[in-house]
Amino acid sequence: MAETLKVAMPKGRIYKKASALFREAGLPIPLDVDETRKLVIPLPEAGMEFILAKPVDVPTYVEYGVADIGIVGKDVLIEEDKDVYELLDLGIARCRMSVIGLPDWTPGIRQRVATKYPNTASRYFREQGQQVEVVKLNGSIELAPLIGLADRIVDMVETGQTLRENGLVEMTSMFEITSRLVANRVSYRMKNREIQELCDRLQSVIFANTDK
Ligand SMILES: Nc1ncnc2c1ncn2[C@@H]1O[C@H](COP(=O)(O)OP(=O)(O)OP(=O)(O)O)[C@@H](O)[C@H]1O
Ligand SMILES: O=P(O)(O)OC[C@H]1O[C@H](OP(=O)(O)OP(=O)(O)O)[C@H](O)[C@@H]1O
Repeated sequence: MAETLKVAMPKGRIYKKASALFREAGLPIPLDVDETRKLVIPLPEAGMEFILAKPVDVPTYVEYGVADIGIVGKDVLIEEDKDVYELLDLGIARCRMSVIGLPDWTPGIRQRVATKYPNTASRYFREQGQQVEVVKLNGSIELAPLIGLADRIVDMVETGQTLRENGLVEMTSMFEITSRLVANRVSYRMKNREIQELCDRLQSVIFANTDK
């Protein structure tokens, strides 16, 4: 008998895109979970159980094995550096991580960078040979250069609307970001048949979508 797959699903913008992909792959799962306050959702018809998590926590649940697999942005994987097995690039929730600043930015003696991704930003500037102080913020990062907390920020850019509306410019695009399917290393061995079947189904939808 097939084993139930415990899936850590990020609430928010990734969920909507991931659920559409799962449904295209023939899995009967809810398209939206914004209405529910329930955090664990049994989905016996899909052979799954969804654990609805904050996006940044998904790799933690998977690393500890309380979820067998999870869906998470590459930005979070780079930042968190958890021991999980990256199985598939789902090609959804596409955006980029960039260095952003005011149009008249020039390098000063003391440079401060605000970001939700302090590890990624510190590593990036170290590799570039730039000495910067990194300040961690948890949202509305674009505020920082506008009100003088930081000279530049490292943040996600998708449509560029947030930058335009706040008079900021994208100085460097650091990485392309998409969501990934990740697995716990033990689960990948113990539930290999179920995980592989899911990967195969998703892979065919991803291929079909790239051809379009
Ligand atoms: N425009 C975008 N801005 C930020 N993240 C994006 C964007 N487009 C796609 N993503 C992806 O979506 C993920 C963020 O999802 P979301 O915005 O729902 O959560 P969050 O803001 O990190 O969390 P929360 O709102 O629960 O604090 C990122 O990790 C990234 O991979
Ligand atoms: O290029 P755009 O399409 O404008 O998207 C980018 C914006 O979206 C994200 O913010 P989010 O909506 O997650 O809010 P937050 O600032 O609270 O994290 C990100 O941090 C940018 O601010």
